[in-house]
Amino acid sequence: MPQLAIDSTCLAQYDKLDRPTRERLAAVTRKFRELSLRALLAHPDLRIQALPAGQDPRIRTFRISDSWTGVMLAPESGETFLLVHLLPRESAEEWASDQRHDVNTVMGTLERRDATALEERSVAPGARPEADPALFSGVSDEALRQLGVDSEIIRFCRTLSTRDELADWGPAVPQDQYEVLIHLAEGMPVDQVMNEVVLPRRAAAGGRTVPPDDYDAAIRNTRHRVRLVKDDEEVDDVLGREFDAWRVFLHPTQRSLAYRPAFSGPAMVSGGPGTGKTVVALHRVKYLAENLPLGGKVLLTTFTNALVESIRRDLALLVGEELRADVDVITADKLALDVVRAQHPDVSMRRDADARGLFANVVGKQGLLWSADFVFQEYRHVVMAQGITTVEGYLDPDARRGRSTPLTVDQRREVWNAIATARAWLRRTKQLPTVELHAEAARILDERAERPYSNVVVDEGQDLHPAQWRTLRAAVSPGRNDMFIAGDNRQRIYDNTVSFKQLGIRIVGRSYPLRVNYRTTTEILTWADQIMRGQSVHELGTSAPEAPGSTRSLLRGNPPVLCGAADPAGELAALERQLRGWLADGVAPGDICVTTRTRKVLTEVVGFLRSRGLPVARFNPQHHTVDDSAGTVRVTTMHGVKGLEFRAIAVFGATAGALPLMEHVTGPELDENQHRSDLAAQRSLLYVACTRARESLYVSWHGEPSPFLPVG
Ligand SMILES: Nc1ncnc2c1ncn2[C@@H]1O[C@H](COP(=O)(O)OP(=O)(O)OP(=O)(O)O)[C@@H](O)[C@H]1O
Repeated sequence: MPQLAIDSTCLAQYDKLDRPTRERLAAVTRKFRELSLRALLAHPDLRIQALPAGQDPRIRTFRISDSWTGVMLAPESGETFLLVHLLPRESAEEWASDQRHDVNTVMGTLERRDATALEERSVAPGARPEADPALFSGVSDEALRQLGVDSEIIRFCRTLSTRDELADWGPAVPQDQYEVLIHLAEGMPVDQVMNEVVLPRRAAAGGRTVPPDDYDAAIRNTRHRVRLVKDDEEVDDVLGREFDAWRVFLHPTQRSLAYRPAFSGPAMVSGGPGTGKTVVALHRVKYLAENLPLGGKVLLTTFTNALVESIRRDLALLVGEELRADVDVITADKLALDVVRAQHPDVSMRRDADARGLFANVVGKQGLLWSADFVFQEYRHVVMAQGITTVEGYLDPDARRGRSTPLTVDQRREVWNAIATARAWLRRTKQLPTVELHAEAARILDERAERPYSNVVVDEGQDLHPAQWRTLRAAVSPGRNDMFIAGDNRQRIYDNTVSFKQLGIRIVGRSYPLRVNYRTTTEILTWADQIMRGQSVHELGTSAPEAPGSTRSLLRGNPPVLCGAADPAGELAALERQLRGWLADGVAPGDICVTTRTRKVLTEVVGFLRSRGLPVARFNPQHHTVDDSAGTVRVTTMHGVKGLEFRAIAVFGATAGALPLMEHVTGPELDENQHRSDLAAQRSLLYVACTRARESLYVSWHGEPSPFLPVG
């Protein structure tokens, strides 16, 4: 039976077809599924043509309409046709003639290269630069071959001297080999590239090498770029969802994690911004929901209400209504509130910061030497972080590990008394700060024989407080597939640090990095990475340094635009120019987001832009859905863009006095370690804001730029 497959390259093109052309394409693709190769080639309507002699005999072009041509790969062996590209008629044949499709025998995948461009490069005089050492001088031909790099690409590699040069050639190089090369160029050791790039692909090929003429097998193995379709509905579903490609085309590592039948305990997916951690979490939920035991339930949780909205909407694209009925998508705070309210209906939740005033009262009344801030921090970062319930627990020499201000035993008793007084008062009011609510929720859940969930999937895990983790841990029985955690400590923007080990979340041996950024262009990502340069980042939930290897994007675009103004008015005027520029370039207002460090500046920016007649809306992710201001430019705080993405991002007010914002940084006199940690969180905030951009990033300041900015 003939089989049709669609290459992901077609998605962006399909968007450009009008409805009659789409219908015509649907009729053609139907014939691909129904007719044998021989019958297809002879079909009078399709005008299937081979390329001129000497070019890839498997490639054919066919007519879709007067102005559109399809390009397909029709291997002589087997019965799988691959729809490779959709192109305007005048450019189709030339494009098709330049390309060659080959089976990567090591990885078992089908790859495409721009054979003409590569050929010209390797025969061009002076192709090998004078200025060796070449980019891959440290990697032998044999090692490259083992990683699936073929002879032609090895020759090509030997002509490269810089990473930028490699990136420029990216579109011409066979896709899987390109991923091998970018990691090698970053300095990743050969065996790590083997483990992270080659083996996941080979695993998808059933662990076998694939003969060079087995195109059928290669097409089936290349699920990260190629999708087999069986009916019109599937064709439309794949082609018509350019921006939802993540539903269909998973990176081999993403797929192997999301659809692994079993992890023997909690598993963690880490990886830089835009590497598809949320995507993996969503697919994992799909897998778990499809395999639930009778009466089972999955919890999918993330940090804020806005992110809940966003992943709920995405989950609906991936998982049908029936299955979604078994998935709760809520914040950890909502879970805790529900659990506690089931026993104490009159309890309400207040922000942790709102409890500060109460601590000030208690400290004043008890005439303590320490500031209310100090005692509040002991409460949040020691007592609640470690789940300490008795004075003995607080007096334990290990309790304050990581705090840099020493306290004698007597001093600890005094601090404990203040904390205990404040806690008793909080409990009487029934208005519990989130950490307190979680402590109660975890206690209630731990007493139950039956836990509410079969599996817990956590996104944006880096910002949860240990008390929140305790609730999540208690919501599922320890064991197979219990917890699946996605997070990135580089993006930690709140003041929480966590030890999974202490929380009974044992991920050792089950932590997996993602490396390919699908969101941001190489130019933006490379620039933004400099914000974090030299910062030691620990793996989420551990004190171990992050594993070597960095995140790379396969996308190209323009570098960020940096703008330093003399004064606030100049900065606002420059922002207006930038926004007008984007709108004039056809970027939809809803695809643009302006972020500010504080709410005050946000209000000023909204007021100014409105007064200039620009369509802007204040976007409060805590209260609004992500979609509700599609016709306006959104303006929000840097905290508000966490986990989201936009075509164009303007980071406004990256001024020395605002980043870091010292009023949100613990003074070194209170606690040196906390001071450093708070500063690191502010640096991450800038990093998070900048890495939300898909195509364009604009960063501005007035006066002195933030010391975190890589400028100058
Ligand atoms: N396999 C894929 N194919 C196509 N697009 C993908 C794929 N994986 C992720 N994406 C896209 O890349 C973007 C980033 O993905 P996602 O939000 O899951 O990354 P993340 O690692 O959770 O990001 P962050 O940590 O920065 O919030 C999204 O637009 C997503 O749709």
